[in-house]
Amino acid sequence: MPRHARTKHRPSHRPNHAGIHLLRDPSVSRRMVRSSGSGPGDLVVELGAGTGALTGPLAATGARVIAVERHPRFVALLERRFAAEPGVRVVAADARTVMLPRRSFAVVANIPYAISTALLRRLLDPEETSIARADLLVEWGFAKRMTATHPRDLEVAWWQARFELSISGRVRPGSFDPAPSVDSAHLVIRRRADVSRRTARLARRLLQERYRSPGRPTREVLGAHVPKKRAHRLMTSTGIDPPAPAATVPTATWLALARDLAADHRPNRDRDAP
Ligand SMILES: C[S@@+](CC[C@H](N)C(=O)[O-])C[C@H]1O[C@@H](n2cnc3c(N)ncnc32)[C@H](O)[C@@H]1O
Repeated sequence: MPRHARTKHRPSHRPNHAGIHLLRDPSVSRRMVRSSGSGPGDLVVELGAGTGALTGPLAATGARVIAVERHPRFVALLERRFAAEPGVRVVAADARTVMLPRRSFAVVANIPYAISTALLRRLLDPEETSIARADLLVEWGFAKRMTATHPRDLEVAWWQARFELSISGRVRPGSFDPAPSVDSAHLVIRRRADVSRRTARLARRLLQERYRSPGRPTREVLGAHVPKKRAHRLMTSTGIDPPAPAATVPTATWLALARDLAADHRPNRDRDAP
């Protein structure tokens, strides 16, 4: 049984479904919504809306809210609760496959922990994703993995290259009903406005190489992309020891290198605007 499914108790009026931990502490909802900066004119997608603990405060900001929920009983409840709210649209769908907006949008959600990776992959992986920011409640351990200086996987490093991921606070099990067996985290995700498409592509190439050959000296990884002298200057300016294995260089430094390289190849600054 996955850890998130081990609950201390499961009230009988809730659907008997693992991963349902309804937010019962309004101060956590308020903090999430405030942090998201949502307001009139914004579009917010909530993934796994449950009974509307976040949907209500989100709608109160004047933002348009798309509340996605898979469980039919919760869908019916949400439709009743927000029938008189023109800014709320309840969508009965699986969060992993629901169509996402093309225009810029935010996500604010207490997501089902079992599908955290699938949802982040969906939101952050595509180069063309329109997501601008997200405020998510996730398992504490998951948040630590997402914000690690040296992520275990290439895909997390790729997300970090284009988005800032940080933990805004720890949320205790008692804030949920039923209480999960582990602490949760408020994970804050913000798109890096200063990472152009070219920089992102260069960062991906460097990161791919770093994860393919973690023990390879950094000078060789960089040397595959730029002449030796230039590689040496780049390493000096970012404080990298040239023979240091690629795996010892943090994602933020690979991003700094990609930025420098992108600037190198920029005949006209406007062409590389983010
Ligand atoms: C952790 S609960 C959070 C509920 C609510 N947002 C809250 O904070 O009280 C996760 C919610 O996601 C729903 N859910 C689970 N898997 C889903 C999926 N694949 N797609 C959409 N909703 C899902 C569950 O029914 C549940 O309502």
